[in-house]
Amino acid sequence: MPSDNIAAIDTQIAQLIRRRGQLVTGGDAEIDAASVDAIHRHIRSVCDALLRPTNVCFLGPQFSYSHLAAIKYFGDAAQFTPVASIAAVFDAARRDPKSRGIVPIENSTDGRVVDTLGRMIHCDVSIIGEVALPIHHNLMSKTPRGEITEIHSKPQALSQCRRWLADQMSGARLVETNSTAGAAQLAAQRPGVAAVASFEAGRQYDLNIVAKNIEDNPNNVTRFVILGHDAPKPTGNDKTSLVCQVLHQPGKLADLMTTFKTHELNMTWIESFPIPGRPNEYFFFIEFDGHRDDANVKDALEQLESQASELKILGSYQKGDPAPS
Ligand SMILES: O=C(O)C(=O)C[C@]1(C(=O)O)C=C[C@@H](O)C=C1
Repeated sequence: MPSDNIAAIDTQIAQLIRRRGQLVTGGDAEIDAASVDAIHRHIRSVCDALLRPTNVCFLGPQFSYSHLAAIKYFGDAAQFTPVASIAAVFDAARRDPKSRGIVPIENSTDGRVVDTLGRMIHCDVSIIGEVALPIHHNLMSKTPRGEITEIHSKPQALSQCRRWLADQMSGARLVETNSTAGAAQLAAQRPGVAAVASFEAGRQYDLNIVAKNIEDNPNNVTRFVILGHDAPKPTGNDKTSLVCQVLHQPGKLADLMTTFKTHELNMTWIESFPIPGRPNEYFFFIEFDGHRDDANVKDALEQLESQASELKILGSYQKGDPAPS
């Protein structure tokens, strides 16, 4: 079906949803935009699943933040497969060309997600999309607050609540786990243990909320990337991610930066990451606005390839909406 017909149908669906809300309330109330959007996303997800059934691997168990981000991106009609680690998400996405993976890459409080960047360098899979998710952490347990001796969560989540935990729970030992939802599962089984995790994970494992919204920064947002084997077409609102190395010589990194400047490419992220076993040498992760099929990006990439000692394009994909807090 031509895409302008789909757009027209989408507009009609949104109008019908709003109209239904007005009818049942006699015109007294309106269904809010977020709810209309959620219904729309569900319809889109059911249609997408008809066209192309998608298996999405994520760091489980269920209701980890990765799972919530996957539902936000793919809708709730996709098939979701939890795996035990971020490395396993990369493996699953790499092995099956029809599968997708979703991994956290960057957090607004805590910066890069090391487990993800480390894998990105070596893995033969592309970034095909991104989604940002507001992260609101909860301290949850079966044990009353005064009797909690251990707090379990993924290091990134503990770090995002560092100040609150130090102020409010200084007597409890912090224990690092593979995922926040895994911590919630364990807290349900072990007396004295609390977890830092999503509200949804707490509900799944029947935990009580000891304290909510304990993140130090109320605008705490994690950006996730979608892994796959496609090469998305330009949309006019795209981003390109790459990883590169430069020779350990003066001015080499500056040369790369000059290429971005002369091609008027807006860089949105740069991270250096130590190369294992090579002291003082780094990989650079770079993201910038534009698609690899755009003429100026193509030209810039050619120049960057000649300047870098190694360069791998991780993908060009549509930019995600910045998450509302
Ligand atoms: O443990 C989870 O729930 C995850 O999805 C991982 C993860 C991360 O590593 O950044 C994702 C988002 C939050 O920032 C905290 C944890």
